[in-house]
Amino acid sequence: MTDTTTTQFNALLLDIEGTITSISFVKDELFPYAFENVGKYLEEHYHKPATQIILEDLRLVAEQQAENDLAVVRIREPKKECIEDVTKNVRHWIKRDKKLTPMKALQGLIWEEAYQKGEVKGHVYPDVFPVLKIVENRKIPIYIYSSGSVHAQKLLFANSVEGDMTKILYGYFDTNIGLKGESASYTKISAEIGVPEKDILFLTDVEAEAAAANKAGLQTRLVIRPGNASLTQEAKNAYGTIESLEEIL
Ligand SMILES: CSCCC(=O)C(=O)COP(=O)(O)O
Ligand SMILES: [Mg+2]
Repeated sequence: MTDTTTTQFNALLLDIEGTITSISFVKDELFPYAFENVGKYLEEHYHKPATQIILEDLRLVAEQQAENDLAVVRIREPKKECIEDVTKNVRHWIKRDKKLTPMKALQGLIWEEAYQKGEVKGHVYPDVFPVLKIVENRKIPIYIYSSGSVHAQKLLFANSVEGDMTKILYGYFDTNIGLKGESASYTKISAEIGVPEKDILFLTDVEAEAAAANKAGLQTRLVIRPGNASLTQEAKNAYGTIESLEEIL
C-alpha cells in the first residue's frame, strides 16, 4: 500500500501538461500553432540536417502507423510531396494527441519560432515557480519528464510567464527514454539521475503514468488542475492527490 500522507524525497520529477502547465495552453495555443505552421516550417527548413533526420524518422513512423490507421499516408520522396504527406500526417496526429517521438521533435522546432517572436509564453500555474525555488534551495534536484521533446520543454521553461525557469531545473526527459505509461521508463530515469526509485517523487495528472511510476517504485501523486480529465476514486486512493505544489513541501 502506498503511503500518500508523507512526502520525503531526494529528487522531484514533474510532468508538464496538466501538472505544472495548463492543458489549455498546450491544446489551445501550442498544438494549433504547430498545426498551422508545419507546412511553412518544412518549406523553409527542408534541407537542414535536423529536419532531414526528423523526416527519416517520420517516414518510419508513418509506415508503422499506416498499418492500423487508414488516415496516415506513406511519405513520398520528392520535396513537394514529402511536405504534403508529412503535413497531412502531423495534422492528423495533433488532432489525436499522438505522442510520437519524431512528431514531438518537429513540434519543438516549430514552436521555437513562436517563442522567439513572443507569440507564446510558456504557461505555468502560479504555485509552481515559488515551490520549485524552495525545493531547489533545499538542494533537491528537479527534473522534467514530458511527452513533449526536450527541446520543446526547454523552450517552454526558458520563455515562461515566470521568466527563465531553466536555471532551477536539473534535467529533462522525453519519450526517447521510453513512454510515460511504461514502468521501465521510470527505472531508466532513476538510473540516469542516480537516485533510487523510492526517493523520487513523481507528479502527474495521468493515472496510467502514476501507475507506471508507482510500479517502478517511485512515490507518486496525482495533480488536480482546472480542465484536467477526472480521476477514478481508485487512483485517487492509490496515489493520493494534490491541487497545488505547495502540498509537497
Ligand atoms: C513540452 S511542451 C508540449 C507538451 C506536449 O507536447 C505534450 O504532449 C504534453 O505531454 P505531457 O507528457 O507533458 O503531459
Ligand atoms: Mg500530463
